[in-house]
Amino acid sequence: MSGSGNRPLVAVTRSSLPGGALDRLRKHADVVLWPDDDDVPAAGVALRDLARGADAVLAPYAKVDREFLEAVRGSVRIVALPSAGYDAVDVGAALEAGVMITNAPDVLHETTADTTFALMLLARRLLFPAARDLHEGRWKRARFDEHLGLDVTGATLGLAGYGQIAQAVARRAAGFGMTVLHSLSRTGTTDLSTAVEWRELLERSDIVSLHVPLTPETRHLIGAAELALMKPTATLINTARGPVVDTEALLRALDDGEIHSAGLDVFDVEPLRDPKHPVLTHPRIAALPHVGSATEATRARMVDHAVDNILAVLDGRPPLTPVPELKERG
Ligand SMILES: O=CC(=O)O
Repeated sequence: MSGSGNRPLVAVTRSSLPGGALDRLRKHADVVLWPDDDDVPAAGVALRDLARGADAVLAPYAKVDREFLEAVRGSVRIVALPSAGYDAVDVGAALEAGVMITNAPDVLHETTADTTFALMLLARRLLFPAARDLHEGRWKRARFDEHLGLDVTGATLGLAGYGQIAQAVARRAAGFGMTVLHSLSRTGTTDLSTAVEWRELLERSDIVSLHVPLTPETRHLIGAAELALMKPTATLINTARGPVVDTEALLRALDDGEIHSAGLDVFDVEPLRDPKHPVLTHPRIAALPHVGSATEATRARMVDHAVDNILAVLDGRPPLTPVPELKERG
């Protein structure tokens, strides 16, 4: 134990966290936060230094690679992610280094489904460029054909993946009178959604919404070939992970009229800081800064989840939600 006295030490790779979980953690452990309010490096020496000597790390969206895990080997027993996705973690290296990895399933799907719908409306109805015109003094009254988007109500929605988030999206789609298809899932047809082949989903959907984890198999799941299969009136929504879409191919497809619009909450590199980046200036892309789960209650629940996992492991109990690959060890 490397905190003061006999107290364990927990490193947090952010300068602040929502909710009361930090206070709860401080009752049991010394806590060191990332000291800089401006930015956290994606990975590297600074993060390794922060975590060195710690017993546990609470790591929202931090890159937990082999180098990091080797550097903290022997001291850190658990890296707890407050997110559902754990694509930023080298799980194989964690297994070798004897470091438990936990994520936070079950707490953010409803909020992320809300964000998915927000993006559908912002992108397909062209509400995002309309708001941009308003804020930048370009609202005109002369034209009656300005800011005309496509309807979301009554559209055919194709869900790639059919986990908790996609199912929460399907529940909302019923209220919008949508026909819902899904693919790339072992789940068969349900009351809310019909299972179809991937190609059929791409060809039939007015809106394609991505709800798959980022894995080697899903990297660039949407590339030039898939975009070419989609309708020229289709909207692509990505609240999953940036690299699931080939961004260059998406930009080309939008410019060539192969699809209508796109709504993106996630990007190849985050944070995306260049306001001139084509995905931020494109008139048919609605973009948000990875806020899928960003409500006060949901983010607090996510952190609570991570703290519960840390306290369990520090207490010698099994973690509540080890990532599936480490369930045996948990
Ligand atoms: O991006 C959100 C998550 O993985 O929880």
